[in-house]
Amino acid sequence: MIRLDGVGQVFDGREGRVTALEKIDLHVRGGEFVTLIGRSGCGKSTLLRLIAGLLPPTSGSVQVAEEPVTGPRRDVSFMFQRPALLPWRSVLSNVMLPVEIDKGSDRGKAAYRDRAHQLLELVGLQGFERRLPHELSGGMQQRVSLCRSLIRDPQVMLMDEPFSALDALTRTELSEELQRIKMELATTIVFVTHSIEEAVVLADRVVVLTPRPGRMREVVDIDIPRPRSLAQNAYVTEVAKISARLHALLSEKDSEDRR
Ligand SMILES: Nc1ncnc2c1ncn2[C@@H]1O[C@H](COP(=O)(O)OP(=O)(O)OP(=O)(O)O)[C@@H](O)[C@H]1O
Repeated sequence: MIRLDGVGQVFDGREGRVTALEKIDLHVRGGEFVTLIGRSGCGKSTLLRLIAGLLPPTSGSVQVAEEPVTGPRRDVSFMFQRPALLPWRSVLSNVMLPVEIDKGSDRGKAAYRDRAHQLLELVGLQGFERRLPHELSGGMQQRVSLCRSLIRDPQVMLMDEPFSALDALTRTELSEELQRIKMELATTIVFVTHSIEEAVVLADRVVVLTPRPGRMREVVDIDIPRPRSLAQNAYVTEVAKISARLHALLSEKDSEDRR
């Protein structure tokens, strides 16, 4: 579904040249859930922007659904750390926003409206359709943002630390919901997080990136049965074991740097 071959990204900033990414070869299968972890500045957001078509790579090629990425695609959605809802629009019309912006949407508006209601129900927000964003908690707003990114049935969802501003309990609930949505809709997901445990619980594969320049250090398969939870669960030992390994991988680079 997603292919990055020999991808590199160099920025010419005011402080000089920054090699944000180097030699990235990553193939994500359809329906797969891949999480990206790594220290701040290792190029995680840059990688998502390249897949989203928001940035052309300096070298190498990026493909989605076997087509070169030349700009944003309507079957690829992006979800950010903050919900970024329009404050004057109701919950329902925030979810409908991508459909209204994209005049080329293939279904009628009524069908999308039904879909919006379904999605809001899926994330436990039925009855809140007419509320305004400021009347909702941060977790509820992020659920609305999740529905908005699903409204056009994207083949690919790119998620940049979407749960990091939430309290632990809401984060746990939303990560369970996201797994359910992924299993139900078979969406391909690339998810950036700073939480090693969240990366393990959500992913089919975890990609460990190291900074300066951003490179793929290792790709770790997660074979733990689903559904998994950040809360106490049957697979807590397995999650802890893999988390410890990832922690060691991320720290190893630091000790190399100090040498
Ligand atoms: N537009 C830009 N111009 C210049 N440098 C940039 C630009 N965007 C990113 N960078 C640099 O590229 C590197 C990777 O940035 P990026 O935001 O992708 O990292 P990240 O892993 O997502 O970081 P964080 O975890 O802090 O969000 C950093 O050194 C950053 O300063």
